[in-house]
Amino acid sequence: MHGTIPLVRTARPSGRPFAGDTLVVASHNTGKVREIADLLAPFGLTRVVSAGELGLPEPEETGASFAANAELKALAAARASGHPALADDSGLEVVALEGAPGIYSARWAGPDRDFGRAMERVRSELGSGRDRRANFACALSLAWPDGHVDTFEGRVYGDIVWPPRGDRGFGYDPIFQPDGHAVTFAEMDPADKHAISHRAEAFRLLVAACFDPATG
Ligand SMILES: O=c1nc[nH]c2c1ncn2[C@H]1C[C@H](O)[C@@H](COP(=O)(O)OP(=O)(O)OP(=O)(O)O)O1
Ligand SMILES: [Mg+2]
Repeated sequence: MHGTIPLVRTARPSGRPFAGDTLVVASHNTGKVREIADLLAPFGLTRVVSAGELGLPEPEETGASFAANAELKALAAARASGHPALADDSGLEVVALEGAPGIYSARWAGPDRDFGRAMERVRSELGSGRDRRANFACALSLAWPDGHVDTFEGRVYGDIVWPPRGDRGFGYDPIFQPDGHAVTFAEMDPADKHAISHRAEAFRLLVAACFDPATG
């Protein structure tokens, strides 16, 4: 099982699995890269390298949807590196804020990625409103150097809580309490987050479509 990456292409389900030994995780967010590495770990991939480690530039996220941004990040990394690349575009959608911050979730944290400030902005825009419903969304795109790309989406639903609780996870995790749980994502064991998260759901769809069952 070690030695090659068990990837196949959805457009050619009978095509041969990818025989290279490197998958690029096209993200510059260390929290995300850690979670994606956890999700990939059971598959025995030989080499998983992040876009940051390869010194790849961070493309401008000009897309109007999570899927469009995931695709442009994955394609940029696949073309620049010559390896298949997996990108994640994700964010927090707050119902009472008409889905904001959504695709602007990273940008709400400013250039210094201050999520204390981003979480404060969610709280202040919600004000005293009673509707605390929210979800995280994640689009995962797997792109190939020739431009082929497949995209999968996941969501997890819950409530915004205040004050923030917990110091695990990353981003908006301290203010998101998933349905059916009394703790925030930032208070959970990473394995428990992976059992229900938006990222894990998108990853399950990716595995079902793009991992060769003979080797994966
Ligand atoms: O599980 C999560 N738990 C908490 N917060 C999360 C999560 N998933 C996404 N988020 C928030 C924070 C992140 O910064 C933003 C995604 O923005 P997004 O552009 O996709 O990622 P990014 O700029 O941080 O890294 P990169 O584009 O290099 O992958 O949404
Ligand atoms: Mg980004």
